[in-house]
Amino acid sequence: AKKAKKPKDSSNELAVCRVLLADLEAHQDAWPFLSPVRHKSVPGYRKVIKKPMDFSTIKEKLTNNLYLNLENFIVDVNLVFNNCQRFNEDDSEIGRAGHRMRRFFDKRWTELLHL
Ligand SMILES: Cc1ncccc1N[C@@H](C)c1ccc2c(c1)OCCO2
Repeated sequence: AKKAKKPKDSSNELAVCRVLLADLEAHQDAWPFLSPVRHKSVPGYRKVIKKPMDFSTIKEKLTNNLYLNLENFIVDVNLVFNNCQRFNEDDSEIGRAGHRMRRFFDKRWTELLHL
């Protein structure tokens, strides 16, 4: 017989976003992602990265209710990591931090969703 699907409870999705963002900001490898990349101190960044994103901007958007659901929030978090992979060598301080942060995030949100 078909397994009955659990109804989706979207009421606490924004609370989950706040927990996830706090966990990202508290991570020891978060330092390259905490504030917007200042394109004056990073030559070429503005040309290469069309949609900059960072954890403080995500926090601002969360505070201003610009995320309608968890999915929209995850899109912006992944933008942080995809920008990082595009601009930084995998074998670099920032590149490695990005990979570690993405692995942490993927594990954390799947944990929270399977509660
Ligand atoms: C995520 C990212 N990708 C590419 C470049 C930079 C950054 N992060 C900025 C904050 C950053 C991180 C480290 C820095 C720096 C700026 O400016 C020069 C000194 O070291």
